[in-house]
Amino acid sequence: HRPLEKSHSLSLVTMVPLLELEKKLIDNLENYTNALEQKLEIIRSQLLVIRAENEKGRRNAISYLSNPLNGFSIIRRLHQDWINWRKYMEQPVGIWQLKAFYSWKDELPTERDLWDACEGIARIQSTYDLKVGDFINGNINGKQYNDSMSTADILSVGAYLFMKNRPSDAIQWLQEVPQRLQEELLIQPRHLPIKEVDALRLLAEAQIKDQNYSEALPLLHNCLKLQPHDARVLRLWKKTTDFIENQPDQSPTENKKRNVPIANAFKLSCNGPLESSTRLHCFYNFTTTPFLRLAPLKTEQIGLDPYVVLYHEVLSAREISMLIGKAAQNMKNTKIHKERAVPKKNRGRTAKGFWLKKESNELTKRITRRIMDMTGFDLADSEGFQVINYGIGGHYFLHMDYFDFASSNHTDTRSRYSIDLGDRIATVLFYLTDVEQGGATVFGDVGYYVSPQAGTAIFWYNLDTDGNGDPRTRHAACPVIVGSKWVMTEWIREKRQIFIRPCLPKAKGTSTKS
Ligand SMILES: O=C(O)CCC(=O)C(=O)O
Ligand SMILES: [Fe+2]
Repeated sequence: HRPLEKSHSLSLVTMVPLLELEKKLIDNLENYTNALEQKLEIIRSQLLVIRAENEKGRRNAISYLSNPLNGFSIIRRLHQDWINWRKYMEQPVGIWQLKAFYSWKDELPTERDLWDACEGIARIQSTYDLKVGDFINGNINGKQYNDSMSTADILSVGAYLFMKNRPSDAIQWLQEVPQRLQEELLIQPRHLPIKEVDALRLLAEAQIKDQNYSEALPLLHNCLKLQPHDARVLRLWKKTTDFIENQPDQSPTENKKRNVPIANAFKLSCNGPLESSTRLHCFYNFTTTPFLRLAPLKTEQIGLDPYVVLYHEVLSAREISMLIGKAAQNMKNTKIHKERAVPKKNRGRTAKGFWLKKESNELTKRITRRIMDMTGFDLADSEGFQVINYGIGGHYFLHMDYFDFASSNHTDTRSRYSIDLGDRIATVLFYLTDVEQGGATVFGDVGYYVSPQAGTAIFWYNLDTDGNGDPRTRHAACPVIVGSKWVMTEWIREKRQIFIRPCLPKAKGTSTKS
């Protein structure tokens, strides 16, 4: 049911040091320019002197050389000085800066980190149906930001999608590139050139892969204008014209999109709440525990069946900043590049988690008591808190929180101990931050949609009253668009609740559990 807990994309908080690293690199590059400048300065000033002497000699060579001071000097100059000049020219510039650069290379994000980020960007764009043209110009979901993507950024996302065999997605990004390259070239020369011909060819290849042969042709034509004898382009040209000749009436409107139902469900539910029932209301909960008579909980019903409620203002700003502070500290310490032995699958969650023991300190103990007030459950055997910070486009795909010990014959790797504690009867999910855009928790099958709001907590039962997993609790964390989403989960185990929430056969049910 559940993707691995650990995913390896970078959470926003682990990305903070990248900005510091970048500053070091920029300073280093600046030092490099200083070293270059110093060398230039030395050469330029010397040039004046040696050229003056040479010109003096060439004005009247014989007269110049007839003076032994000069005749001797030119022999010495060409024997000694010029060898020294050659040596000086050979001396590399910025050796120190180069060494420094190497020393930092392990701190740089890896290819894998970049791919995860590409995937995150692509996920935001596709989940929320954003126009690539708007998105790259900082117009995100109708809001204009003062930031944009560079041509290299855009190309990188396009190239990634192409590599992942998603040509029609790739095209949306890649087709932004050629025009921009031309415009940029007019403004300033590039240090790390993206070759226009490469961008055009990649776009053409994506069009071919997507079977838009007639779109590919003019692109290849332009490639050949830039690089007439490029063998790869010529091959693509041949392939494309062959296809067009053999299938003259290929219709461009032909539906090539594969339908991925579950992905569509995810997309649909992330795009805003459905009409919700008017029977839902807000109230003060005075009753779950005696303590609530003194401090009732502000409760908002999200849905009755399955039962999901939101408790407002259950964490203070101070508590939140302590939780985030503690988790952030620990997440930053987990070096980005360690833990690289990642299974290929399980990209279902793109966030970093940090486990906090319930007994860690006064704060966690207090929160534990509060959860008991919120749920009425005994938390003694329940799991620790997991504090999660989502990364770029961070999400958690549709899943159930329960393991389904009751109805499935579990043969996976879960420990005996975990099974003894019982399944995850309920989930409490605290929102530690607001999220500017995206990041909702959605129950796709029943249309519940909850936007994160710092200090609130959502609570639901994963198991129905006969102890079986309730598949309607299938939920997801929608991709974060803008913002740093922090949440903290508490999964409550079933065994201890035996007298608190005894198993009841369903009303008309066919429960087999006694
Ligand atoms: O972050 C969210 O909104 C949901 C997280 C979740 O479903 C989980 O951690 O199991
Ligand atoms: Fe979940």
